[in-house]
Amino acid sequence: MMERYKLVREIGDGTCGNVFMAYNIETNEIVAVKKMKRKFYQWEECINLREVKALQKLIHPNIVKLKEVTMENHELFFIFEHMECNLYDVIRERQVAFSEGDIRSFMLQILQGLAYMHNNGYFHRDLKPENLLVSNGTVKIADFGLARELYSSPPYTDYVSTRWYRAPEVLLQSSAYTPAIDMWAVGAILAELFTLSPLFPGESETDQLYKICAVLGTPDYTVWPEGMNLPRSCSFNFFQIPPRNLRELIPNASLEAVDLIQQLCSWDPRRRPTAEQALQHPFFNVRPWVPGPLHDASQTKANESRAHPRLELNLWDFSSEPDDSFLDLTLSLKPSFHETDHANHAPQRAEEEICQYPRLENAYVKSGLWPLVSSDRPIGDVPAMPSWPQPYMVDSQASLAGYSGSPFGLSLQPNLLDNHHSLRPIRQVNFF
Ligand SMILES: Nc1ncnc2c1ncn2[C@@H]1O[C@H](COP(=O)(O)OP(=O)(O)OP(=O)(O)O)[C@@H](O)[C@H]1O
Repeated sequence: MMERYKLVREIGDGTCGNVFMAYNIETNEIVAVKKMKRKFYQWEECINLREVKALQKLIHPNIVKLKEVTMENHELFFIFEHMECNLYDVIRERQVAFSEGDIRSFMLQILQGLAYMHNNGYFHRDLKPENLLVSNGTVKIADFGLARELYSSPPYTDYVSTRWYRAPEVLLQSSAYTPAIDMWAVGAILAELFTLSPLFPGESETDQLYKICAVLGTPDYTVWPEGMNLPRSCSFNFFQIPPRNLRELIPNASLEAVDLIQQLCSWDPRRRPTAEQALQHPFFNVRPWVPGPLHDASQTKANESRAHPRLELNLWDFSSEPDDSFLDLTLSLKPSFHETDHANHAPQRAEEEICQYPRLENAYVKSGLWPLVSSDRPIGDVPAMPSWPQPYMVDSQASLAGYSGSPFGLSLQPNLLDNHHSLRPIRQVNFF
């Protein structure tokens, strides 16, 4: 069976196996062959092998496909689809932070793969950036379901996951592991995607718990009642440390991202969202930021959009001199009318239009246009701004009743101007 594969070169040397890039000499297909380091002799191990073969039936776009499993001369080989690199290398080689859109895409894929496997009764136990393989922006989870069956050696001392991504219940020797240990690892990986360095880089098991306390604060009975009775909790000297503000630790993450990390990295495994629940988190509620054409005359589009309010981000050039530039961004929320049917549908007075912002119950907002002003800029320093043509007139009092912050997580200020030029944004992005 293995004579069908020609090994090209070694691409990975893990604790349990050596991984080779190889090709199938019959089909020329490039594959990854993992040869387990330990030898397999006993009958129970053959039962395990049957269970491992069952993994071949699990197929998902975000799980590295296990094509074949075979044993020859007491040596065990796994044939996987081949992937370009792993997320650890991608993070290490990265010079600048990933955009939140990139991170969202990685997370979405990881969680979809996890949800599929958890729903099929498997959990990983050793999720870490090295086990997340990447090819052309697609992320796939490697080694799913193998840890439990094969990575522990007789007398089957429990296999433990890589320290930095290890959940507190594993560190404190709980006997009942659940898929929530994978969710902890996902939280740590999500934070690392923002900062490009590990969230809990413990240097020993004790230091690992210390590093977690230093970020989340020391747990107590209110936070994690069961945890306080775990075998090692009694002997472990929980340092009394207050929690850090995750927003300060991960300054480039949105509020939604920080909230998701906080939920995933809950001390109590029962408080962590499942993979399916995490996929419903507001962090994923963003439509892709696809720049739309400025003048789309398609009637169908106009009809579709008419029923909904629109959120637009516009880049303006407010300079008065031709070879000068003075750029600013505005965000506008407004009832939707296509430019071509202003004459028929535009209301006489924009202030009469009311849009509902879906995440704020009973909160209504008038159509509005706001300059996006960075928080360090004085309020009175908003530049003179031309407003929209008449149908999109700015309501300078636009605000959300009873809501002091911005509904979009941005610093919004009412438009100060009424200097109407027939200026158009130089760039426009439609959100919905
Ligand atoms: N299908 C694959 N395609 C390309 N590269 C792979 C593939 N599978 C594994 N590798 C590479 O080999 C490395 C080691 O593989 P893997 O993590 O499966 O070994 P391991 O023995 O489980 O190691 P450890 O237990 O230390 O994680 C991976 O980090 C990855 O770089």
